[in-house]
Amino acid sequence: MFKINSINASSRKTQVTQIHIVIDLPVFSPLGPPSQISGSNIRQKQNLRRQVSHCHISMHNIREKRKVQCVTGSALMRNWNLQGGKQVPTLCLFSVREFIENLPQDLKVDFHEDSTRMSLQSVTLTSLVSHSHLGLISLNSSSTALQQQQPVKGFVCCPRRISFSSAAGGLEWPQLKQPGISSRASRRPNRNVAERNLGIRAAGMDGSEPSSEKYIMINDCNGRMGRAVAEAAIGAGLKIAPYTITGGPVPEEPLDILGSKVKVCGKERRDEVLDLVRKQYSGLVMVDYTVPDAVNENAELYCKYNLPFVMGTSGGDRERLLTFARSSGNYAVIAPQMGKQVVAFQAAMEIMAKEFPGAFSGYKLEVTESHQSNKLDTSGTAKEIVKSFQKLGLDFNLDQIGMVRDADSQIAMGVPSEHLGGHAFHTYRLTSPDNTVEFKFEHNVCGRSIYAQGTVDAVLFLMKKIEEKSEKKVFNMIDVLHEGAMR
Ligand SMILES: NC(=O)C1=CN([C@@H]2O[C@H](COP(=O)(O)OP(=O)(O)OC[C@H]3O[C@@H](n4cnc5c(N)ncnc54)[C@H](O)[C@@H]3O)[C@@H](O)[C@H]2O)C=CC1
Ligand SMILES: O=C(O)C1=N[C@H](C(=O)O)C[C@H](O)C1
Repeated sequence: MFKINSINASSRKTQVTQIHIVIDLPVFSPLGPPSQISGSNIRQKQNLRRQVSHCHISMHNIREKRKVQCVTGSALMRNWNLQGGKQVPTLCLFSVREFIENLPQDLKVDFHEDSTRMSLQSVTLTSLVSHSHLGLISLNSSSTALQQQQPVKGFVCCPRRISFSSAAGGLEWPQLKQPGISSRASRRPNRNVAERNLGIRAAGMDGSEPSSEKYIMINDCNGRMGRAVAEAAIGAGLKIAPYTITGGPVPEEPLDILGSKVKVCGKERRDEVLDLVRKQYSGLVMVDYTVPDAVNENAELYCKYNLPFVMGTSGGDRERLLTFARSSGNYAVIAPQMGKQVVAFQAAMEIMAKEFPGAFSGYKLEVTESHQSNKLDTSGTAKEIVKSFQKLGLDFNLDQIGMVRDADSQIAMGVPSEHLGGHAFHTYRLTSPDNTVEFKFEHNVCGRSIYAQGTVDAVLFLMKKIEEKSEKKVFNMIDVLHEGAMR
């Protein structure tokens, strides 16, 4: 059962006389639940096209009529139970427990032995709805379970929300806001864990205040970079929005990315999807790894919905991309290269060009880049770095960049065979007019993790900018490095 046993308080204390636990009930989702739906009956499926958008637990200092803490998190439907021959969604209250576990460390909430996943998981929406108006909330179909709990006092409910309060008179709550510490930081002493577990906020759906969840939506999670970023983001404690827009085939089943379900939607539904995620996930950052042809329209779409974005996709009309993004008044990181060490090299070349313009006048430049055979465009990174060489005095056009895409040549130039499907080898060779001096710069990357990690840093960078309400601007990866993201 769900009983708050004790709350340990620390030094600066505020009396809390009641604790409210608020459970938001299903919100219709036009896109259907991201979790798996079993059963072939269409009507059944329609009935299941509901999801619990989020739960949140808020603690109120009733005496002073103010909220002192609010923890929000995902309560996406994880189970579907069969009841009386009908499938009913089960509200997985385990997430509520997760939220409680992520309360500030100096606030300890103990559970009774029987307040385990088992009993919490079996609170069904139907039982909540059917009993709530009678003044009962049933746990485990044992009807009055909560009523029997002390110190539950009573609750109010409305169709989308049930809240019940616990008479926790005499309990103490630490004053969270301390001078010099931001309220968010002080609420979350274990930042990584908190960031990992803070969940969905259906801002605007229930009229409650926006919260600080850290969600990203990745297009296309079914692409190679998209998936790599999703995995790196989950590893870094971010949450993945349960939708992705694709330009490719749309599988019926959602993707499973390290346990996170992501529903794949065709690009013809992108307005519908973005409008939904914009409303559901405040503070969400978009990540784009698609194709050069989609770069401009995607960026313009993110701006239309006022969604901050990281554009990792190379190609497209870069001039139009930057101009549009800058004029849109949106936050963005746009960079054809997210690998931070490569970006540091790129930055060094920019500094050299700025400090010593024309230093290589008369020299000859050869640029060769090798990528997996299905890369659609010339290396965006090479194009970016060539700009610095041009400033250093080298006479070179972008169409002179040599592209290597065939396996034999790649093996010959040293690409390991296991990385033919995912590598980025770049060589810049500068030779003096009389061939007596040679400079050679190389950056050879196998796999995609360096970009995925850098993308996560770019996302965290944007989230910080948003949190600080700093000027809405378009940044690049060098800005991200300057901010100290070289971890
Ligand atoms: N900035 C960086 O550090 C890096 C950039 N890239 C760039 O990222 C892009 C993607 O690379 P990969 O993941 O290897 O390619 P990929 O081919 O594996 O994935 C591209 C995905 O985009 C989807 N797509 C196509 N049109 C779309 C649209 N209009 N909306 C949504 N999705 C759409 C495709 O269906 C596909 O699943 C390329 O431009 C590549 O050069 C790749 C690695 C690092
Ligand atoms: O497509 C790739 O793989 C890569 N694309 C980016 C680019 O075009 O510069 C970055 C890196 O080269 C990998």
